[in-house]
Amino acid sequence: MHIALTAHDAKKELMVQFCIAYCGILSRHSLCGTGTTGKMVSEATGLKLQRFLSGPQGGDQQIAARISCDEIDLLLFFRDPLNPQSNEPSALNLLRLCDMHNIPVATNIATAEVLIHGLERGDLDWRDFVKP
Ligand SMILES: O=C(CO)COP(=O)(O)O
Repeated sequence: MHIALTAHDAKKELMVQFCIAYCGILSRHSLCGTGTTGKMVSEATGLKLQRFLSGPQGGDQQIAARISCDEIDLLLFFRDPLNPQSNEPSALNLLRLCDMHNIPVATNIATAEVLIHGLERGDLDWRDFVKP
């Protein structure tokens, strides 16, 4: 499965901790992420990850483009609800595209936990059958 990672500044450390905790599962999948989030995760975990541009410089759009082409199976997007950043058009567009393409998306760690366990159990295997 192809998993995209991105996080607002206040949630980046949480994303790192999540990826450390689930490094074993994540290592069996293809990972990509926005610039800063990706750098922090790869440095902390050693996970191989395709790093896009920093979110504000276009990294969000790079993930959005891959979602649009059904090249992402799961999005982990840890949002900071207290920061206006979370309502930026590029952030909302990511969520809109996930709904459009039926991509499972976690905007907080509680949902991410559920999805990562579901991924491990094979709950997302249907994605392989619906891809064009
Ligand atoms: O823009 C982001 C989330 O919307 C995150 O981008 P960075 O990981 O490059 O900080």
